[in-house]
Amino acid sequence: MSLIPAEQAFSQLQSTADFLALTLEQPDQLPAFEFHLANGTRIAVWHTGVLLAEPAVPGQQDIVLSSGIHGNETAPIEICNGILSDVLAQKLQLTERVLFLFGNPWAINAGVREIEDNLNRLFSGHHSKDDGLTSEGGLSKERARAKLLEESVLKFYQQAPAGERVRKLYDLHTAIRGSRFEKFAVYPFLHGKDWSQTELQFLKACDIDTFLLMQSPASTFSYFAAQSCQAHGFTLELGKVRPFGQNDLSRFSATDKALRALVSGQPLSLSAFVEAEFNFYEVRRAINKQTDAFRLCFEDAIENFTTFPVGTVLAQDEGVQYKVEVEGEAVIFPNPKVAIGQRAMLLVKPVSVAGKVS
Ligand SMILES: O=C(O)CCC(=O)N[C@@H](CCC(=O)O)C(=O)O
Ligand SMILES: [Zn+2]
Repeated sequence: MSLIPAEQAFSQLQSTADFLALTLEQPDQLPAFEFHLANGTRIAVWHTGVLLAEPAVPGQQDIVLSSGIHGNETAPIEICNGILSDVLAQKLQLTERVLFLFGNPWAINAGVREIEDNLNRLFSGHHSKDDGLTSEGGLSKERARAKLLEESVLKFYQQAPAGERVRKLYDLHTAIRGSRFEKFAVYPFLHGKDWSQTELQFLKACDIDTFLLMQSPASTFSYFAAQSCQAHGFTLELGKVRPFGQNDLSRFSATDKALRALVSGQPLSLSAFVEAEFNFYEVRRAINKQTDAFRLCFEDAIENFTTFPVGTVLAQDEGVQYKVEVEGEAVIFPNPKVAIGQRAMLLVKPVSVAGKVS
């Protein structure tokens, strides 16, 4: 696809205020360009799906809002594009610097989770590990995209004004299957540091009160943000995968409202932190698919966070059965279609965070 001139991209964005449409029309590449809105906000398009919005006098937070890392997870894409469109149309006045990312334009266009590789397994340098290079020695589409997204996020944080800053990255997803808790967040492994009370309170204002507390490093975008950028990074799971136009966005209105308040300096009514108002789960086991024989032993209708009696066979692979080991162990993200070697299911159990939140 040929590169459109910057002037054409600029005038289209100005007239439509729709960066998602521009990104999806030009999924391979967009010329970089920038301009100022009449309210002083600087808009800088860095790449297709990568746009910086910066108020004339930025507050102390640098916030990344990312969606579409998996192309068929559309509700988050609609939410983020709605926020960005209102920024571009000057209906929402930013007080904070925000980097908007539409993760995988090709997969969004195709309505699929991924094209060649799972983009959310390629961060923290995994994009450039040699086993995924093409026969010409280059990077696949998603590997190149993961590298570009990492570079963009690092540049965004590095270009922040001097002084004390708070870095955040919310990577919005939807789950493949239904969940007992419609909205939940994955809190990446913090290497023993306390979980952030302010973040838990903010996410509660987003109507998210269920957290998976990860216990080991990962190749996800949110772990990259937390570990390599010292940001408050989260994967937010908002409902179940549905095609564009079939999402009931009213179910995510609290999330939309809280994100808008965050980027525009509106007061957020954060309630006091009370552990009993949350569900915290710790990952006990990550089951990786070893062979093509990997099978789940329960139905597709089984929701995330479902528990089974101890001893129940949950999945089998060549020569191995995975059974429930302890009472209360619940399944999350079971997916037999992942590539060999990748995570096919998490087994989690409820935990208390007493003494580990500050
Ligand atoms: O429903 C599913 O099976 C997957 C939904 C999804 O894409 N989840 C993210 C979680 C990322 C994390 O662990 O932080 C993923 O699998 O990439
Ligand atoms: Zn996803």
